[in-house]
Amino acid sequence: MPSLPVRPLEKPLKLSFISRLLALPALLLTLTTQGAPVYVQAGPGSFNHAALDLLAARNHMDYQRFYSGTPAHTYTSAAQAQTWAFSALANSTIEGQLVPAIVDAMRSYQVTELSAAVHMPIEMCVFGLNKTGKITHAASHPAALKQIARWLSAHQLQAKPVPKGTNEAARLLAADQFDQNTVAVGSCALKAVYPELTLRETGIQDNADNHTLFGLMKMEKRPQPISEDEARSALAHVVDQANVLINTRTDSAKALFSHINQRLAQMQPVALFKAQKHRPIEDLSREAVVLSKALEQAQQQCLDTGSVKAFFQAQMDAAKAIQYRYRAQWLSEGVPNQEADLTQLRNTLNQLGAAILQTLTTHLAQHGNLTTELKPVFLAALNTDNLTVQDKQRLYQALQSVRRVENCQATD
Ligand SMILES: O=C(O)C(=O)C[C@]1(C(=O)O)C=C[C@@H](O)C=C1
Repeated sequence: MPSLPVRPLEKPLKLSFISRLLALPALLLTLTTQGAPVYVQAGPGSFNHAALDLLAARNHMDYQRFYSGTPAHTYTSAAQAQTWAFSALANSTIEGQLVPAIVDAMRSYQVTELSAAVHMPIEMCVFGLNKTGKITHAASHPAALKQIARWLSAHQLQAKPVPKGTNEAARLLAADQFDQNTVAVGSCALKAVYPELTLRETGIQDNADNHTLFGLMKMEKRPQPISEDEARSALAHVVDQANVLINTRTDSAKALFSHINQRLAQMQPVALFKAQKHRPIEDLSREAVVLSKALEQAQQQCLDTGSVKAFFQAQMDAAKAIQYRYRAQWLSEGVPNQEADLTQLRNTLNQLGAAILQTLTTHLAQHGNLTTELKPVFLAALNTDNLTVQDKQRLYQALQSVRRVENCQATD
């Protein structure tokens, strides 16, 4: 993001407070917002809705949501009720990234606390009244229509701007206010709001790198509105703070993913040892040892043992899949003539298993559950040979299901 001049704020955004918040474990932050009322920009089925779903999934709870339309209305309501506001802050496809309507709202409102941030890919979905009928018109918010210009022209479609929002476009379609040949385009979250509509296409946005940054914030009315330039600086500063939150969370997840990858990287020499000794790949008695070590540690660290067991089994299944692929490869290429020592390798696997659970425990305590937000990071971090995308998907599914046990005292 181009660096915007960040001027000192007239009331310095209680930034010392924000910095203190950033230093605290995120769980503490989320505990303060548990089940809390949140004024949410836009409406049900919007990108804000989908982004707040991600935040709720991190904390395994939901907020009391009040969808509030425009940013100005959202901030006014949240400031009056002295509770949380959730809105977009920046979008990667906008020049300068700052969302204009937010800049405008920040002229009259300032952020006094930033509790959490979500960085979400903007995926546009197409909804119709039927599955295969001819499409002639696409209805959506003007800003969304701008982001699907290529798709519109490739299909020679007429745009139907609905300034009230993507949700309104879908509502009108579902209420038979458009004809059969019109589709509504918006967040894929609309699916949950209008189940009667048919999902016709996904991911039609022009720009593959279309991300929006959202923030969960406390707001205060400014004594005097500030200029647009000042509001830009104020928002840029909040965006910086939000990015710190996102990066801290991503780095914590990367440490965990790196240990998982290192464990899988041991499977080439493990397979080699077994190929040289003509031993079978699957060793169920060793698997029982791996599981019992993991479960003992999970219990000590207040992790839910059922979900840890499923994840460790998924890791061992992926481990076996990697080894079988090497064995198949070596049938034609011959078994490499390198040394491998299974006892030593298993010691390394024990250490990595413990490190995986330790970093997972820390991540869950400080940053909440893993959700689909971090899946692309996971897929990129796992680069072990002979591991397929399907293996990775299954592993992530199991990993993101691991939960902490509430009201549990760690014993290690
Ligand atoms: O220790 C081994 O023999 C391995 O192949 C590793 C591993 C594991 O992932 O821990 C994988 C498959 C076996 O069935 C047992 C354990």
